[in-house]
Amino acid sequence: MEPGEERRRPSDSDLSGDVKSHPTIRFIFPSKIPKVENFDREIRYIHLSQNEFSYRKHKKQKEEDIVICECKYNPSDPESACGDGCLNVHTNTECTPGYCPCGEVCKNQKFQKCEYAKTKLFSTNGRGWGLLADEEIKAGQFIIEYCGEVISWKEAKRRAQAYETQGLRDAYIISLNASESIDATGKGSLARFINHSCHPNCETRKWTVLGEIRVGIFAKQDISVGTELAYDYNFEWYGGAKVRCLCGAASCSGFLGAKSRGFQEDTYLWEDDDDRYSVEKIPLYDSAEDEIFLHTVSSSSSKIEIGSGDKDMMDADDKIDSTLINIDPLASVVANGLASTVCRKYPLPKKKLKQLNKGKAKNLNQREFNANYVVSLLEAKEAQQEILVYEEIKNDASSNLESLYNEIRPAIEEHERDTQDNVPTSVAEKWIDASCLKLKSEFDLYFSIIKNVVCTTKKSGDIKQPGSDLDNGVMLLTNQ
Ligand SMILES: C[S@@+](CC[C@H](N)C(=O)[O-])C[C@H]1O[C@@H](n2cnc3c(N)ncnc32)[C@H](O)[C@@H]1O
Repeated sequence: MEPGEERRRPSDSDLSGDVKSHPTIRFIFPSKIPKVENFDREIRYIHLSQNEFSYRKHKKQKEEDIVICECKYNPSDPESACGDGCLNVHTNTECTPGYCPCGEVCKNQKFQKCEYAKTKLFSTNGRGWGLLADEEIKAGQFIIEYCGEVISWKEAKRRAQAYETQGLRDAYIISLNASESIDATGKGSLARFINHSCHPNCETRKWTVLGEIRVGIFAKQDISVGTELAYDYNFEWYGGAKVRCLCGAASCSGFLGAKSRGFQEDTYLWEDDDDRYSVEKIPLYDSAEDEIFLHTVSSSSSKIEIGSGDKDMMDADDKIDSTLINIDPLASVVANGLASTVCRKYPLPKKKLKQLNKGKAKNLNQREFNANYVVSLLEAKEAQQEILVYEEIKNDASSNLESLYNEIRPAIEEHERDTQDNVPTSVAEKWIDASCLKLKSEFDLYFSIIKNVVCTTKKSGDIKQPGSDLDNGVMLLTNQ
């Protein structure tokens, strides 16, 4: 939405499926959606029933790569065709039409045939739109595919930046693998409306379908009609505002991305009484506000209690019923997808940032001391040199870890957001080594400073004997 432009309700032509030009993105409503009244937020996206490839072609599955199962089915019980015992099901691979011995009745082509559970959109309190079960869903059941545009990792970063600039609130980019992402911001399936929970009833799973990876949302447990669907985004937080998680779970981590490396590194110095820990201090985001930041979401899972109190159900006539959306069966789709990393920007109004930074909210850098400053206060040359050497070692270790992180970030993030994939052992070992070296170098530096502050004289006129003013030494480290 352009600055100053008012949000508008969908017009009749929007709802009839006409492609509309928009100043920023072209959106289209799926055909056969009934006229919807009382929308408090406009929904604008192009409905996809399979992934769209923007920068490369669909892979072509080679015949030698097709795995053919050995299933036999009982003609009087076609439901038994390619069930739990199917070799392909065991490896999260769909059977290839024309090759499966069960032929047309094969039950292992759910992505290809869009065999989705019935779901319904509803409006939540504070979390935008959400998706709920519109039928009883069994544990393990495939619910819906997370479809969108398959784009490169670089393009995902570029788009995330652009969305931030445009002031888009919600994050819909998820990572597909180490080098690709799925962006459901402008184009996607109803899965784009599924919210995050720290105690989810769903999870994402990757399946190989005709040679491409695709991402599905699966039930972790039995889900009854009317229950909100949610999975753990595994948001990757890279910086900026901390965004409150409103999932309502007892085990809620408080913020989107609170478990991610970036978030933890940024907050590890917070003390128990630091009021930044208080989620109440973090502003809520409503759809009318602009916000900052880049986060990423992943596919993962834990359990959930979904708060039912915050559901703002639309009247029956006003709901968008996913079953009314015209979903074409993917008879011979060669598409792919996968969702794991959502890049999100929360542009926080400057006013709010100021409020947030007032009072006790401190910049972490304020807690870091400057080794040069410590050195300038010390008399002994040896002490000065020792500290500077340790500082250099620490800086080297930090930048080494940083560049290693950039190098292997795709693999690490892939691992963090999808437990089905493993970071190669060699990469993990490199990472652990570099992390240990960094910790050791920090310890050595701090130890050296404390030792030299306590055991050597200071430059000031009022030189005290080593150890004679320990309090002053401690002040030196903290009060600059
Ligand atoms: C993939 S979209 C989910 C659909 C979104 N609610 C909508 O209206 O389109 C992800 C965005 O929904 C919001 N969201 C999802 N789960 C949330 C939660 N537990 N707490 C707060 N906001 C949440 C965040 O703005 C997030 O970036």
